[in-house]
Amino acid sequence: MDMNETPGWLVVFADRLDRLLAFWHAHRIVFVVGGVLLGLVLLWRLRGQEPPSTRAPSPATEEKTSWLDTTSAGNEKQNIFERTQNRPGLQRPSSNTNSKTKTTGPRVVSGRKPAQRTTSQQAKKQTIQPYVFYASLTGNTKATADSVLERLASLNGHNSDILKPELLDLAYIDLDDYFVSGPKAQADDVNIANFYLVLLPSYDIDSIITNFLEHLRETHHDFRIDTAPLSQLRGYSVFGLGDIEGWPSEEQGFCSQAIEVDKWLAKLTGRKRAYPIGLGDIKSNAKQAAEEWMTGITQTLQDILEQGSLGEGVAGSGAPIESDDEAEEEEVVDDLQDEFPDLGRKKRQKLNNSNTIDVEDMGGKSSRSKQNTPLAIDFTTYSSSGASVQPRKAMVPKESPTYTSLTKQGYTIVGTHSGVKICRWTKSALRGRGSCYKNSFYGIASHLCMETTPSLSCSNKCVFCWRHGTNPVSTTWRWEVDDPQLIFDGAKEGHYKKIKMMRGVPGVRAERFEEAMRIRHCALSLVGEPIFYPRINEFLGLLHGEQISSFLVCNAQHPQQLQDLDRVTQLYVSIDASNKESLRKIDRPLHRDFWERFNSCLDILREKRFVQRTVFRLTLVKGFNVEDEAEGYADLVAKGLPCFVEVKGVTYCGTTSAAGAGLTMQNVPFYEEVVEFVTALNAALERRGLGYGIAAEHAHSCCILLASNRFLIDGVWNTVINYEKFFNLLESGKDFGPEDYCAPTAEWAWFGNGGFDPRDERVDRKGRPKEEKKLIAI
Ligand SMILES: Cc1cc2nc3c(=O)[nH]c(=O)nc-3n(C[C@H](O)[C@H](O)[C@H](O)COP(=O)(O)O)c2cc1C
Ligand code: SF4
Repeated sequence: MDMNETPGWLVVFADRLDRLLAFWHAHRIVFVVGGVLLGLVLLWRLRGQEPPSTRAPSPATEEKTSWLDTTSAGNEKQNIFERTQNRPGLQRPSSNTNSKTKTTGPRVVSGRKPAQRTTSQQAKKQTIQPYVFYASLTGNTKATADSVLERLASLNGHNSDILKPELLDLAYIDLDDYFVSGPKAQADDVNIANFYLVLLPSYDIDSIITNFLEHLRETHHDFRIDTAPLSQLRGYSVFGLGDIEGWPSEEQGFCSQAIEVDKWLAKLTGRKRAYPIGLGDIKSNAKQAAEEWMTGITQTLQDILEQGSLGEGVAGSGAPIESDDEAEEEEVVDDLQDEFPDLGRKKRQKLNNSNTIDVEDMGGKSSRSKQNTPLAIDFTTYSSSGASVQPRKAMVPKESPTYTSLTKQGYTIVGTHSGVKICRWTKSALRGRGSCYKNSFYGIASHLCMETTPSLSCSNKCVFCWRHGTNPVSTTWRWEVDDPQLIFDGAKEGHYKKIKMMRGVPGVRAERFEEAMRIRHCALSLVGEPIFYPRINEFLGLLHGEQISSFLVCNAQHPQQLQDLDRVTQLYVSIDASNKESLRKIDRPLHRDFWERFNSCLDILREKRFVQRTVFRLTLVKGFNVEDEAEGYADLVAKGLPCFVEVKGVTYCGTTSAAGAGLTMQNVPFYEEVVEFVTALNAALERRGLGYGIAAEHAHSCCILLASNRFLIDGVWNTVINYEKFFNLLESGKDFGPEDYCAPTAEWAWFGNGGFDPRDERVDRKGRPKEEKKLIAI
């Protein structure tokens, strides 16, 4: 074929093909390699195995993570994981990372998220704040707690990551502040981890420790509170002191209460036992055991700081087997405890009873405890525990430190729960040196007055109380109930015995001594809470039967008992603060609903005001309940409308327990300050249109009386009581009211006249006659 005859398009096509072939030959290796790579990528895609470096987060996985966070089980697992991951160097337990758990999906994914958080948290280093809590009735545990504090303080000196330790007496703190949610002060500071050390003796009688245990138990069972509200603690440990001679084994009660506290804390902290419980026998190894325990604690604190963990294998370090076993065991005990609240004790009692030794010889065991079981009376909470059957026991057994402490202070213990004591005013009146304010306000000569209480137990722990922190405190009556006649006879006997002992004291006036041998008045206010006694009305009947007037003071915490109380000559309610927070601080009530109870009592008092004489008793404690509170008190008066308002400056008792509560002489107001307060209160009452006025004073004891205008008759205050008339009216069986048995206040007692009875002689501290003068010129 002639080339000249070839069509043009064919020539162009051949030329293009030629060039393409040349290009392929020049680049074919690149194309082959690229093709293979592309194939591989496609293959990878088809099998869903994208290379990690290029993978974007999968929405499906994200969903799984958040689902896990919102389930309760997942939450718990995640919390545990977060806690452990936050501690550098801690290995996750292999059981959580094995292939079996991986296939369940959520657990594997759950681990990633917190791990990312950990890095930022680790950047902030935590310091440890140690708290040393203790209870002590006879001082041994206090001494041990002091030495523990010393060691912790020296740790603080060497290592700034351990903060200065705090020492706290369980009898004088508000348990809610530390054992419901942890110390408030540091609640928001994530850089401070709290560490609790609790040192406790054990007592098989009621004491402050019983109350502490009850608090832990109630907190755990309170449906409003998380079951492990203290889980933010870094750790805790307990040390118990006991007496192995009297309580030879743990089953027989050796250190039983420390052991119980240890278990409750395990629950409340979510098993943060940092170091095993230490136990010491007071008669042999207490010191050495405490030192060994403290060495362990020191090591634990160092572990926490260095590794962020408690160390593997340490009891309580969270090993799942140990925790689960304990939880199960505790749940069983719990369930039984709900039915039989004192199960552990019963068990011990059985053991003791099976011994041939007389339980009384063992010390601390009352033979009365073998008696039948009465129903416990729950004055307070509405929990089932109060209504359950408990072993009958003495509130203040003869062997108890409370008994020793009270008798040392001059009380005569009557029966198992009552006390009587002659007060300093009775002695003073016998010598003609002046009576207490009740003489000036109501006509009670102190040498005719018996001060007693049928219940040494109370449901408050007031800062100014002079019971030295040893009295049983409780919200429930769980003791045997003595017969009212036994208490009445015992109280009179104790009182007369003490009066007779005054016979030889220089200056006692013969006629007053004679008069004192017939009791005319009874102040039911000594210590404790008289209406706690379940048979109080029968007791009042006995007093009135012998024409002994009754002045009853209650703490406004038992509305039902107040409601049910029969007529008394004068009914008092202690008003220790004008608002909820202040009342909580000063009275430290055991009841959680203390404010509601308090208000309810004021309502009841208002209802009773036309039947009997009602009184608000205010005890002023500077720095606690005085400053800016006059208006608040006026509101309370408007609510309760009492016949009288007694205002008294606190008396400082100078005990270590008072100091422990933060009370010093600085808290005692001067009389001028009391006058200033009363004037402000009076003005506040006037502003509210309430008819009250300042009626009388007893400057000698820093006490002033405000009275309702109901007792301002023909321009004269009638605050005194006509006792004869009172008993005549009572015996007549007719209805009568407070105005029916009142009498004029003596002029020397009017406000501005000092209130010192001219029939007495004022003396100075050394007993030398003092020149009479008006203390306050108004
Ligand atoms: C009335 C009474 C009851 C006691 N009950 C027990 C008890 O149940 N178990 C125990 O181990 N020790 C018991 N003890 C011993 C005390 O726990 C021990 O003396 C302890 O050191 C007291 O500490 P304290 O001085 O800090 O109060 C009891 C002691 C007394 C006086
Ligand atoms: S109410 Fe009375 S007895 Fe009870 S704690 Fe207060 S001051 Fe003490």
